[in-house]
Amino acid sequence: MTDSSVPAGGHRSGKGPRRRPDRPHRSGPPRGRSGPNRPPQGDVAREAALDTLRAVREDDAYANLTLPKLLRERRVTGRDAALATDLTYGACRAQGLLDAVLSACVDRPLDRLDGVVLDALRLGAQQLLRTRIPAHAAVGATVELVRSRAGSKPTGFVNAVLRRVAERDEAGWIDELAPDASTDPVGHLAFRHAHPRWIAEVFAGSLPESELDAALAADDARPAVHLAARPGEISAEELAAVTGGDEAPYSPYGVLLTEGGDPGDLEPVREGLAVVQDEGSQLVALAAARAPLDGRDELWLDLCAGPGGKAVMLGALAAVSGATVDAIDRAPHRAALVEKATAGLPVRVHTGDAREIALPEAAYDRVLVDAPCTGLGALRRRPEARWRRRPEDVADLTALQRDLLTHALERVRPGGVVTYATCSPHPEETVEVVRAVAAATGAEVLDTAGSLPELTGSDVGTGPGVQLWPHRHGTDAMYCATLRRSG
Ligand SMILES: C[S@@+](CC[C@H](N)C(=O)[O-])C[C@H]1O[C@@H](n2cnc3c(N)ncnc32)[C@H](O)[C@@H]1O
Repeated sequence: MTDSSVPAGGHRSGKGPRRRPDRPHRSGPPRGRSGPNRPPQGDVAREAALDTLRAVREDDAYANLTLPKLLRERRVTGRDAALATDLTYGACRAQGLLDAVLSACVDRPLDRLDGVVLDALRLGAQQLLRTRIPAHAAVGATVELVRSRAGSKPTGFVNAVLRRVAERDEAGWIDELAPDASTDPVGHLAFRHAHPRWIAEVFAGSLPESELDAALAADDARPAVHLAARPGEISAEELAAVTGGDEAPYSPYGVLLTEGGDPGDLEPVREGLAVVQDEGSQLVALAAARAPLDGRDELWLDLCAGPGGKAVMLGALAAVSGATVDAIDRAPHRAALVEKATAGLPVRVHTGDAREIALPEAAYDRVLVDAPCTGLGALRRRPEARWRRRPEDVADLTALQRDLLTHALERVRPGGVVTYATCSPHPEETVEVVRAVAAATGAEVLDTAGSLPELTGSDVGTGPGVQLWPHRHGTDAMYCATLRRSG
C-alpha cells in the first residue's frame, strides 16, 4: 500500500511530547528510485511492527531486540522508526487490555484467530485506543496491512472488528470491561494500567494502597533515559553540560537525558566516558562500593555481572580506589559483553556458575550479587515481559537467589560486605531472601540507606534494604540490601 494518506502520529494520549496526528506519513526520497540504496517503501512502520509482534508471539522473541534489528536491516529511520517503536512497544505492553477489548468485539476466542490477523487486530486496537491516530486512518492502514500479508479474505473481518473497537475510546472500554473499582480496586487498576492482576497484587502488597494507581501508571509509561558518568573520567555536571541533560536527583554520577534520539550516538558515550544506565542501577553499584568495611578493601567480586552495567561502575570506582574486581557470569555471551564493557578497567572476567567456579573462598572484601530475578521492577523496559512472566516463575528464582547470596557470603572474607540486588520489588525476591539467608548464615544486615545519603528524605521502604520505585524515584524498581559476614 501507499501510506501517504496515513498519519504518523503514534503517541499515547496524555504521555510525552505530542506529534501532529494529521501530518502525512512519508520519509525518504521520492518513490520510484531503484538500486541498492533504494529507500524503504510501503507502510514500513506498521510492517516492522507487525513482524515484531509475530516474532514475540511465535518465537518468544524480545520486542526491544527484534524491532531495532529489523529497522536496521530494512533501513527504516526517522519518523517511520519512531512510529514503529511506539506501536510495537505500546501493543506489547497493553496486550492484556487490547485482548479484552478485542474479545468483546469478536465472536470467537482470540486463540482461534489466524496469528497474523490477531497481531494486526492488536496493532489496530493499539492505534485506536492508545494513540492520537484518527480512527479512519488506523482502521484503513491495518486493513491494508492485512491485505498485503494475508490476502483479501480476512480484510472484511478485520475491518468490522476494528470498527466495533472504534465505537468507544480507551476510557469507555475501561468503564465497560474493567472490574468494579469499589469492589475490586486492585483488579480495576490492573486493567486500567494494562497489567496482569498478579503483578498488580505484588505491587499492592509492597506499597501503601494510595500509591498503587501511581505505581502502575508509572510502570506503564516510557522510562526516562539516564547516563552514568564514568567515575574518575568525567563529572555528572560536565556530562550534563555536554549532552544538554540534567544532573540526576540521586546518583552523583547520573544525568537525565531530556532530548530524544539514540543516546549511543552521544559523543561521551561513544568515547567511553559515560554509559546508558538507569539511575537505580547506579545507586545499587554505589551501595556495593560504599558499604562500610573495616580493614583491607582491595578485592571485589561481581557475582552475576552480565551484561556489565554495574561492573563498569564498580570497575571505574575500583580504579579510583586501587581495587581489582573479579566479574562472573554463567552465560558465555553475557560474560563476553562484560569483557567488552569493562575494557581498560581493573576487571577480570570469568565465565561459569558462581556457585561452582574456582575462585578464592573467604577472600573478597566486597561482593555484589545482582541476582537473576523476575524483572518486575523493570517492566517498562521489556514491553512484552509483563504478559510472559508467570507467578510460578517466582519460586525457582527465589531458590537460586538464596543460593547465590549464600555463596557470596562464603566468598567474602569475615567482616567483608555483600550487597544483594534485584530489579524486582517482589518481597519474596527481596526482603524475604535477605532475612532467610541472614538467619541461616548469621550475617549481619547493615543499614543500606546509610550508604546512600542522596536518598535521604525519599521513601525507600521499611527494609531490610532500600526499595526504589518508578513513581517515587523515577528509577526502575531496584532493590538492594547489604550484609556483613560475621567474623
Ligand atoms: C540481573 S542480571 C545481572 C545484571 C548485571 N549486574 C548488570 O548490571 O548489567 C543477572 C545475571 O546473572 C547471570 N546468572 C544467572 N545465574 C547465574 C549463576 N548461577 N552464576 C553466575 N551468573 C549467573 C545471568 O546470566 C545474568 O547475566
